[in-house]
Amino acid sequence: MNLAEDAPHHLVVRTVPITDPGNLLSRLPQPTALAWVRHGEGIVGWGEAARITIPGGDDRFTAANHRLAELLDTAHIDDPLHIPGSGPVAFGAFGFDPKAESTLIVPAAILGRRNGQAWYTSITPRGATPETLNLLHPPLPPTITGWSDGTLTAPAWARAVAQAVTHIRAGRLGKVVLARDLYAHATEPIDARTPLGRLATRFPGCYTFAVDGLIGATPELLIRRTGHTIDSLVLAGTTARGTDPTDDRNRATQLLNSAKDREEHAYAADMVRDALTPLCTDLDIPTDPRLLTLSNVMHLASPVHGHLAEQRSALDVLAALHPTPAVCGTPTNTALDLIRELEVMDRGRYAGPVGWTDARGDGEWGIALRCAELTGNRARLFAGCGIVADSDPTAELAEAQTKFRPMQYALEG
Ligand SMILES: C=C(O[C@H]1C=CC=C(C(=O)O)[C@@H]1O)C(=O)O
Repeated sequence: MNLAEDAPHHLVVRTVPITDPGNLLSRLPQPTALAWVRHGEGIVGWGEAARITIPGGDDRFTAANHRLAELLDTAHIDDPLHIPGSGPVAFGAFGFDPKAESTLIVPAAILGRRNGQAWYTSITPRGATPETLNLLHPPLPPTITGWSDGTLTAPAWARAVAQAVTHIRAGRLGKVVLARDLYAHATEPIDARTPLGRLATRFPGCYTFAVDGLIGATPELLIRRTGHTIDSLVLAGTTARGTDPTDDRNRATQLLNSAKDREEHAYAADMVRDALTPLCTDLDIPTDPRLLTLSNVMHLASPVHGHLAEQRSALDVLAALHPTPAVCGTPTNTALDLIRELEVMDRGRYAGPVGWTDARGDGEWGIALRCAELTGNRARLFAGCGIVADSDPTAELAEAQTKFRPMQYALEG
């Protein structure tokens, strides 16, 4: 990789506190957006001061960390705030498959808000003019003209689920997560900003993200690193919301007591505990999962909180975590092989880590779920389901349909 081509050395970074800018997403001046927003707080970015492409490989998170440090070590940084997300930030999205290429983007401009404090950061090669904070091109909502199957039709995908169950019952593995894709077709190139705004409004508790055409609203936090403190939210086990309050309560009780969903969840929670314990002085993860309620689904959830034993960046911690059994399976390599065999598609960045990191190594990374890859007039949506011995292909197909809905809504309104 020739870093010098895309990443000019000697960046000049200037953060200034500003008065409240209002809705962060609505301040994005260009259709190509960078975003990480939850409950109105977070960061949005635009333009590109530097782009780092990381080739596939088992060391990709360490390589990304190293490349970014190399770039930011030579930057001139004026950051009076010193809070997570102030100063220079790289947004990133890693391919799900360890062999896939990944990207970090340092925007030319960042707008942020944390605990009510807002700021604006400009990042430019030395001598260049910083980006200004103006709304240049207001967004146009996408006009979706139709939908088409992705790699597998619904019946073919249900057959793949049945095959996965056979492998699991034969004792080859404990769990595998199978996903499918779906295409939306629009009349014009899709501007990310309208779908992002809709996602943030309907799913305020999720992380609404955008990195280089990958957009979505994920409920799953892989890692938040703030100094020595780390947090994660493990999700696995799902039911659709009920049609009325009684149905909703019954579904919630059923999910919390479902042996099949608890097994699906336990694979993910155990792996996260095993991966983080050696890195931490203390790690708190409840023995029983809780309920996370979103506007379309409920999930079994385990919040994780701990403190790192040594100085490690958010990217270093990612290296220990990805891929968790929330998106891959157990054992990891057997599940990866089965995913490649049964899905017959390239997941791209779906189910990979997506988020941001700053020059101090703080950052927030989610798993790219409930998302779509925008390419010109087309959006490719993804949805996946954890499969265990007791999974029923028809029920999994319905669950995948429910998981497509947030992005379908984001595109169609
Ligand atoms: C793989 C996805 O969801 C994961 C996260 C939460 C619940 C899941 C489940 O119940 O299957 C999945 O593990 C997806 O939304 O595409």
